[in-house]
Amino acid sequence: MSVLKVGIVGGTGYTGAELLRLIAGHPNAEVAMITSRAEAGVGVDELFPSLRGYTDLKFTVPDVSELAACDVVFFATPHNVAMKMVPELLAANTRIIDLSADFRIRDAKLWSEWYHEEHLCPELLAEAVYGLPEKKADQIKDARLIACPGCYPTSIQLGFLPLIEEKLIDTSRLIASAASGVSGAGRQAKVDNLFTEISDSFKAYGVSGHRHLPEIEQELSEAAGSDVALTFTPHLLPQVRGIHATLFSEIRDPAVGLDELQFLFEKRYADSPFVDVMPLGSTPQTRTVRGGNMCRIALHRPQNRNTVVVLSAIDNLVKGASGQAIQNMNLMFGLEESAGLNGISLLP
Ligand SMILES: NC(=O)C1=CN([C@@H]2O[C@H](COP(=O)(O)OP(=O)(O)OC[C@H]3O[C@@H](n4cnc5c(N)ncnc54)[C@H](OP(=O)(O)O)[C@@H]3O)[C@@H](O)[C@H]2O)C=CC1
Ligand SMILES: CC(=O)N[C@@H](CCC(=O)OP(=O)(O)O)C(=O)O
Repeated sequence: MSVLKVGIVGGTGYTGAELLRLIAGHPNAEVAMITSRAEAGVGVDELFPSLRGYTDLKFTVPDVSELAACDVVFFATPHNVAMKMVPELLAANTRIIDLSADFRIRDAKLWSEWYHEEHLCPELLAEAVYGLPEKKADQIKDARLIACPGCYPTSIQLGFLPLIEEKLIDTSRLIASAASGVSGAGRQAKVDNLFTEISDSFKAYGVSGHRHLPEIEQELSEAAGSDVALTFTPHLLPQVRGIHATLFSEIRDPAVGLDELQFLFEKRYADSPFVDVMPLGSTPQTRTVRGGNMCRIALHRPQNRNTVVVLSAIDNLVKGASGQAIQNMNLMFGLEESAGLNGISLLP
């Protein structure tokens, strides 16, 4: 098989850099073009010395006609960027994997409510496939345009999906309390993300409404076949990488035991290379997924009462962003789903 030519728009951010790191070890893909307006002309390995010896590319200013020569273009840009270039790239038969939120919400009005702009190509929202491979592998294979799920949404959906699909829980009162490392906020300078502001501290944010809520509810409602209601509270962890989600739901039939739930999760994810259902009693840690594409999940039912607690941990930059984007690329181009993604998470 020939090697896929990959373009990356937004190559100097954390997810763009993570795409570079992962594609450098991919057997069937190479980065042919990488953009940055601020660093145009600078060598990639000058900005990221970790990549010395792996690339001789220089950053360029994004140019749609040049990007169209690629087999696939990843957008690792803030929202409202991809939608300006995607229609022209699709017209040139280039496939798109967008890591931003531009195509994740199928309702253009709802998208505008949360992202505070008019959508520029609402006609593509129905075509875009929400790229959670554990839910939509078949659609991903045929997709031209992938909306890669956000980092919180990935950890939360993978934890709730088996319970919802089997209609085992009350979906009118789901609760997700989740925490993210600071790289989730991107690489641009913000006072709130200074070392002195975030270290040795822990706080909630976006409590009254976070923009990830609508995509999570959209996808879980689709799985349930009816509207689900989620209370989602994100927190900021004083570390670089990692998302830890604690998910609460009420079981409909108290006679369904924890062993049965464990069996259900193991069966549901038996063919998913990047979901690890840990043994009962486990507590996944963000450090055990750091740098890898794995989502580790563990089930609990405290005091054997009716609340099921699911713990879910991912690396926000890998399974929560760039690793998941590559998993999508693999499926779209008929490659091994795990190609380039078999690296073990860092120890410790
Ligand atoms: N960080 C994370 O954990 C996750 C992030 N995401 C999403 O992925 C996307 C990228 O995130 P992240 O890597 O953190 O972002 P960063 O802020 O770290 O990087 C953004 C990149 O986009 C480029 N860029 C910014 N504005 C434009 C523009 N108008 N046109 C072209 N390029 C532009 C920047 O380069 P330059 O300005 O030089 O062109 C930079 O390379 C975002 O949509 C984010 O929400 C999704 C999941 C997890
Ligand atoms: C810690 C932090 O600030 N995280 C970001 C979410 C991460 C992200 O990039 O959002 P997408 O997945 O939608 O792209 C936030 O809460 O807005």
